[in-house]
Amino acid sequence: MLRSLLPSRAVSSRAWAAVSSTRAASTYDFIVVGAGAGGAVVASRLSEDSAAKVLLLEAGPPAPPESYIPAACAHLQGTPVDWARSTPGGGIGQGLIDGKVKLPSGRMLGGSTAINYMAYVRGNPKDYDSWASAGANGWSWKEVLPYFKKSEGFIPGKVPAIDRDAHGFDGPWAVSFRDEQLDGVSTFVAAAQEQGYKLKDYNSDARAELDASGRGVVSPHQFTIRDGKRCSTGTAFLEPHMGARPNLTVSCQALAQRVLLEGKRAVGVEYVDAAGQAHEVRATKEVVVACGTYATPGLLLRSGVGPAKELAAAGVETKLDLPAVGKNLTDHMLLLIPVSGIGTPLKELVSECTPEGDGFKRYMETGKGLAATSCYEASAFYSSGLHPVSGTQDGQISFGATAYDPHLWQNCMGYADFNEENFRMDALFNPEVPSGTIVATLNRPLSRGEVRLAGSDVDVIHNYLADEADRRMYVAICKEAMRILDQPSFSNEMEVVIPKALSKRFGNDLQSDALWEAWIRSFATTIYHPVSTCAIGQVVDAECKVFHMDGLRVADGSVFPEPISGNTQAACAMIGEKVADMMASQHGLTLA
Ligand SMILES: Cc1cc2nc3c(=O)[nH]c(=O)nc-3n(C[C@H](O)[C@H](O)[C@H](O)COP(=O)(O)OP(=O)(O)OC[C@H]3O[C@@H](n4cnc5c(N)ncnc54)[C@H](O)[C@@H]3O)c2cc1C
Repeated sequence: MLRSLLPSRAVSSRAWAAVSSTRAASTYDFIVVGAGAGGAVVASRLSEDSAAKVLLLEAGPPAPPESYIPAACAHLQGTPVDWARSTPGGGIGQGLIDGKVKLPSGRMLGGSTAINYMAYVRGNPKDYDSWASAGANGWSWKEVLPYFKKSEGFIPGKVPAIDRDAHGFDGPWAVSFRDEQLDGVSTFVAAAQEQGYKLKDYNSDARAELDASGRGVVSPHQFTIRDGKRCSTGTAFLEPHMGARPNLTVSCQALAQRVLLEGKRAVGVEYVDAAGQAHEVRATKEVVVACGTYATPGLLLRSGVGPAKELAAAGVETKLDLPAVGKNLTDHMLLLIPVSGIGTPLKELVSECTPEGDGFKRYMETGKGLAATSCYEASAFYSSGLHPVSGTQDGQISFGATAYDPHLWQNCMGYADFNEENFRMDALFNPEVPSGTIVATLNRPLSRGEVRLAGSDVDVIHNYLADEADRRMYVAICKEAMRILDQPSFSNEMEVVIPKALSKRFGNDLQSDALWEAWIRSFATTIYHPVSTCAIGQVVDAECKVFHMDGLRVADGSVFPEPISGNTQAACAMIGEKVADMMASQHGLTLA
């Protein structure tokens, strides 16, 4: 049954055969390390020129079948296709197991785009303009928009209208709206409009608009989903070509250990295969590192590129003293605020999303229903006015169309002492009562952390809320979310479910700074958007070439000069497109 729903698996059986049967040769023109949002795009685009011999090394396997089912996204966390790192909570995480924030990221073809919540959000045009004005030449909104559009295969749907000029329709990466709105989504959008937000396409120029109170646009999410199935960058950019392009070799379960350097030139990669056997492969033209924000600095550090003192302390010979490798780490945070009386009852979630349920059978036959979404459904964009750069849209207030199930709260979010004593389990998990979540996100934090070498992987230290301004912005964003819930469209029967332990200490006033600060410090966690550990201007130049090195580039979230005001997968794929284009110009390749 699973196979009939997931034709891409059947179609791509040739591709899976190619993965397992192809042994990497010893020399390529280009070696790309990491098959996620950035790396899958780079490898796919470079191999459009049949003269370019490309090797893509990916530590994980092909994506498992569950990855194609959108609602299974949370359940992939903590499985072998998740790197499953964690970080000390810093200023947050007091209510999490061991005070630690779990940091999932995808370890498979498609990388984190095969485990993520699939919202397709590009950020604010002004984010990219400020990248460019800070020295990232060529990265202004006007200059990056063509690369967003190049990837995108927008599938026009019923809701709502989009700005057609802002979208691409011929690219391989499916972007769509849900045809069937889930309970509560249109209520959230209507309430945000009553509060002053404008229903507009958040991936267009309109995203830059703000009213005098800092309210911008609101819209149901656009998703990287096609016909009810996740479309990761692996699905979009690799599957159609694996086994079909003789010049593209994709090696799965190939864990890169270090980039091989001769003097100041990258000449290849050493990796370990699934059997633990070490191999060296050579690149005659370039090595592109695209292992994601945590692992890319890890690979550079293991290769001897990074802060000399730290490398010496870790016993790694310094090949290039580059102090900023691994620094400047930043991330968005989320706070899940459960609401009852609106959204989807747990009983429906169980019926629609578990293999025994009738609703799930319908999904398997038609690709429709609750299982065809992550339930992370709509966003409104806000400026608290407290970010030092005036007009920065530091807040994203989203609607989750269900309160999910205990698995999400306990295993994915890592809530400690998850019991009736501390939480309103009756309201959260009453199977008959509609429930949802408001997701309050701090998008433009000022706190910075770092990634350090630790054995064969890295230690991640996020320093969440280290900067006092972050706390103030975040409290203001949560209070704004409550003002949206106060609008007439939300019925009086809707109730915000405050964790019992917090309401006992801080009361139930949803405009209380003390309550929100405590809630944030206890239960805020990552929304999985780490960036900037090899930032343009600090580790790489505007062509994403590692400073003072030849033949070595980075193409993933680690090169963001600054965070953006929105989810990150679209921008990471855009970086892949732009890097591939710059490489093609340099090496005289003809891309399709
Ligand atoms: C749970 C979750 C939910 C998210 N939800 C959303 C969302 O709804 N919308 C959105 O826009 N963004 C979302 N994101 C973020 C988005 O998916 C990431 O920003 C984006 O995928 C990052 O792209 P990347 O290329 O930097 O890294 P990745 O996509 O993580 O790819 C890195 C790849 O490198 C591989 N790799 C790492 N080390 C090695 C090595 N040594 N050797 C070989 N291969 C290696 C990894 O296995 C991985 O495949 C989410 C992320 C997560 C984890």
